[in-house]
Amino acid sequence: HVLSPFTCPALSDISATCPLPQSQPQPRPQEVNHKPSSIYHRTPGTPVGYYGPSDPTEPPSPPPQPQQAAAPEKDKNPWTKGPLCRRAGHDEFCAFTHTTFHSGRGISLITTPTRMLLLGSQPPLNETLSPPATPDTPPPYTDVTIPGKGIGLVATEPIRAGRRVMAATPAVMVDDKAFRGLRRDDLAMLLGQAIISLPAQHSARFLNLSASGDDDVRTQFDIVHKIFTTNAFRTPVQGVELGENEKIEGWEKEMDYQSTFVEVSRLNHACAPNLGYYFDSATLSHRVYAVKDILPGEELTISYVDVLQPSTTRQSLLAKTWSFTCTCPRCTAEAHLLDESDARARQIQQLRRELDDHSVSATPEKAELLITLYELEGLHVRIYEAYYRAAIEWNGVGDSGRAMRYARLCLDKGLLLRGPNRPFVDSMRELVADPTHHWSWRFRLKSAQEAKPTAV
Ligand SMILES: C[S@@+](CC[C@H](N)C(=O)[O-])C[C@H]1O[C@@H](n2cnc3c(N)ncnc32)[C@H](O)[C@@H]1O
Repeated sequence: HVLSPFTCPALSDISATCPLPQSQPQPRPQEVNHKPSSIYHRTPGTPVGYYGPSDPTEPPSPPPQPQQAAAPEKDKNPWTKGPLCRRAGHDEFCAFTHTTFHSGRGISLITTPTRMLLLGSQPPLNETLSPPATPDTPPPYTDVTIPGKGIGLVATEPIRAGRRVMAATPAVMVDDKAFRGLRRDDLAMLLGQAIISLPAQHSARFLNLSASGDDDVRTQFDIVHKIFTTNAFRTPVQGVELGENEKIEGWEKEMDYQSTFVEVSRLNHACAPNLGYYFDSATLSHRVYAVKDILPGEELTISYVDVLQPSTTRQSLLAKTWSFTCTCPRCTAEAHLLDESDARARQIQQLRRELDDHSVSATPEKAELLITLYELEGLHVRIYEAYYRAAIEWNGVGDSGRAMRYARLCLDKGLLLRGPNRPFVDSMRELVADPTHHWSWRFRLKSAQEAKPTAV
């Protein structure tokens, strides 16, 4: 599978075709204008590499053509690569775009040519017209402007805990090595190319996302960079297994990417969210599920930070990275209630340490207490971790009935938050199948050396 040497002529020099505008005053995050701004709005039919009319006297663009997934010719490589690549140390990173991916939705990758060749040759990226993940039509939510939060998503119908709310593929995936290694300007340039090379509808939706903070924003590339960093998720990708004697420089079994998705990026933050998510490497889709029952009119939320940290730590991380002060109930309760919430979070951390250290004595009651604390904090998004420990502890004292009950609960919630390919999922399935052959069977009654734990 060889990448064609196709280059897009209009992108032969991005800085020549797209002269950088002078410093643009940027709205503060709360005031972000969610209409596509004219300098970023690329109307269909405009040559790739051109950001759209910046001169108001220019004649209007031709009317938009209906969007259609171009039928890929057999054996034609669907990937295009701009001529622009940038170095970070020994590595060279380029922007690649697959415009027909997911029936014309398109996807861009910023990575090394070697990784591109290998990733692009494995599913789902080698499937030119891969079927879209079964869409929920219409989706059970709508986007609305929420005072002080910009745009957010609100339920339009009851959503039961466990229901999948979204499954979407990224607009752009950036190799973590590029994200951390490239100079900011170089990354911004590659991002600009990655985004304008997407099908027009997808790139317009990306450019319509919010950009937090207004520091260091001078050019349109800075804005693309800011949008990307405000909305990116860590998305580990499993690479194809290489043969025993095969070695390819830069190829790892699991490779970290940072990715932005146009739908998921509209979800605002809460410290006890009603949605959980995980990234499914096999389909490259971000899967979002309800973790509690949600009523029509309720805002849909995810957590941007570790919900077990103290409220002050959560607040400072949210302010530093996303430029807002959280007003969720776990952050704005009266002082004595806030203290209680922080004390519960501290006790959760302490109990987890005790339960995971199999050299000290822990009891099923401590695991039950852990469940109660997660419930009191409304942390349904992480409660599978407590169910896991309760299953292990009850099995550890030889109570297979209770152990199986908690293993079932752990699978029910954990599959929504971590997906099926996790060691703890296998472990809980083994326990349910036969508790007496699970590593944890009566382990609390034996010596510490005999037990072989699985982490969750
Ligand atoms: C990933 S975006 C979420 C969607 C965004 N509200 C929009 O209008 O597109 C992250 C940005 O949304 C805003 N945001 C998210 N959660 C918030 C919250 N709980 N309170 C206030 N602003 C929030 C912040 O401006 C943050 O930088």
